[in-house]
Amino acid sequence: MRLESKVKLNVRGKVFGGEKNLACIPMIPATREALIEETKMVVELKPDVIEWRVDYFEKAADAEYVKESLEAIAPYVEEIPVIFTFRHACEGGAKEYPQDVRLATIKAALSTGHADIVDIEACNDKEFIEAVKAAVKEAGSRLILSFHNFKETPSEEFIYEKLKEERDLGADIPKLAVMPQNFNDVLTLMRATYRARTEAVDLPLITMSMGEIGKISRVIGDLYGSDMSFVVGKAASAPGQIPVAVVNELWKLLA
Ligand SMILES: O=C1C[C@@](O)(C(=O)O)C[C@@H](O)[C@@H]1O
Repeated sequence: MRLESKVKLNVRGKVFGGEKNLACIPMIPATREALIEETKMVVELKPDVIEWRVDYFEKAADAEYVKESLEAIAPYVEEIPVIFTFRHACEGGAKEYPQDVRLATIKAALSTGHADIVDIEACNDKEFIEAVKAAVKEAGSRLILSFHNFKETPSEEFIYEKLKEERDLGADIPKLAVMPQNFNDVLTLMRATYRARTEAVDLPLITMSMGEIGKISRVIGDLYGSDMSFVVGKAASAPGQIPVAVVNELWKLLA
């Protein structure tokens, strides 16, 4: 039996922190045409959630164009919740953009009503976080605050404290992705997640250990308190993601 969160979050009928682990397919298209094609393909794979990583989009800095592009895929996405992520370059984003450009694009996406969840990094300046929070609130959407380390796995204490910090900064869903150098690092991530879930953070959580070594966390992480796994539809957005069909089979085996 998986560890449910005290607070559950229902987004378009998908429950974060509930009795089922969720599968999210990220999309990293460069153009609007590719975005529409990828959306149609990904929807066929029946993910619980879709993430659009707009930092891979050639026109990510053109807020109006991004807004129209999100509107263009809405009819295909139907009721699947969309996470809108404009990842900062210092935490794995595809390209560097000024903060005011990122903010304008995020606000434009929220104004469509189709960015159900926005994911930003907890390391952003307070002003940026507050501006995104206000726009998220106004749109009736939800906020993920995230942390990434593509080099190593910090200590259990650091991970535990980071998840609490994200909650304190106002996240609806605290999130953290780190790179293991050995299998003990994967245990560290899962132990910290378990502690956060059982001792401190009542919200839905998303954590993962990346890369080849960390793959197992994307399969069994939910037993320790992570509420969603990123799985591959068309193309992986981070190392170690497993194809959606494989993960679904493994989850069936473990159920
Ligand atoms: O932050 C995350 C998690 C992730 O980096 C992963 O490791 O699956 C994939 C990203 O697309 C997403 O925004």
